Amino acid sequence: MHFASDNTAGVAPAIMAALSAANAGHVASYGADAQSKAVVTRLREIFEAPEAAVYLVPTGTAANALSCAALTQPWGAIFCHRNAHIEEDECGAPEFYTGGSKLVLVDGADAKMDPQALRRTIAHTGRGGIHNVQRGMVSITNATEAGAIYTPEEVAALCAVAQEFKLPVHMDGARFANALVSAGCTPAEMTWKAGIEALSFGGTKNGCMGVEAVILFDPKRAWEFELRRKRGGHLFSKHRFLAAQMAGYLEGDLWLDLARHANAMAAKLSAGISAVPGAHLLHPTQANEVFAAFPRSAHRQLHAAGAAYYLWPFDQSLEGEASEPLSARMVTSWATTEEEIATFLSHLK
Ligand SMILES: Cc1ncc(COP(=O)(O)O)c(C=O)c1O
Ligand SMILES: C[C@@H](O)[C@H](N)C(=O)O
Repeated sequence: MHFASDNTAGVAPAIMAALSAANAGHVASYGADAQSKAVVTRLREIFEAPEAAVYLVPTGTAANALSCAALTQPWGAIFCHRNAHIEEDECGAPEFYTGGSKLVLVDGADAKMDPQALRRTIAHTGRGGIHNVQRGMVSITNATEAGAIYTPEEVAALCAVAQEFKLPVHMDGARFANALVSAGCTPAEMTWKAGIEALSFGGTKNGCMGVEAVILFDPKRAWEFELRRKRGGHLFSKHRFLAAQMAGYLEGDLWLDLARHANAMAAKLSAGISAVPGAHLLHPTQANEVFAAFPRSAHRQLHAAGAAYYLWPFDQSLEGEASEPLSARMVTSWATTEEEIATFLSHLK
């Protein structure tokens, strides 16, 4: 019963096979090889963005932090949700790689920024002139850190607010595939057609070993991004092995199939939990993460049975009154099985 994170899943077999197939002979390094160039072409096709600049990096944190550095100045504010990964889980990487940008937090249900709250927060920022951080950029996460998604219309509404202040918008798409198949739109509709300027396109959580693509839909910042990637230590010399993963991931729309499976397993788990007396969902299950509360006694039973998942927030204790509800996050992946779901639910009573 492995629900701690999609980061704990292995590599999808077809992607491991693509890695192995790439391990032949000598090829150009640092992204100059044919497969690296082919991946750029393929991603431009998928996003209907023939002029986009595309760069592979090894982690989502690198993709996010380098994207922020490309979109804002050190004195710029990065407007994001208060539970955004760039705020809560990247150890200050965005602040570090931007040279000191300040993350300015915005509220909204289900870790989705509310457009009115965003407008108020941006308007409030920088009014003091030289004495304040300036308005820099906006970053949104899709699927969100609460397992919800933004529809293309919701993305467009936030981008329209950002555009009122002439701010670029980044999307943390560590779980982009999960959001996309849930929304049922095209990659272009979810991104540049809605106003997104830079996308962290996730592969790692959805079956790759470790690869993310930064897609700059306006290539004007391309060369600066390349310099920042190299200077940040994120330009792989044996780049073919990042490209091989991404090529295998995109081959035959495998990336969409993997996300559909993860989402379907989360929907199954979510429906099962909802049917248990004393259990309830904390956020809508719209991608591959389930947030729910249920009695401490059930958590004890699940932990005793070996279930792997996080109490959420982490610092809740299994010690205490048995009937008290504790909240938890369960994450499904391409590797989740129906048997795992059934076993988990059998212990939730
Ligand atoms: C929403 C989100 N963005 C970014 C990341 C960062 O990815 P990484 O841990 O590969 O740096 C994660 C990690 O799981 C994440 O959940
Ligand atoms: C750090 C932790 O939040 C990780 N990003 C996950 O979603 O599992």
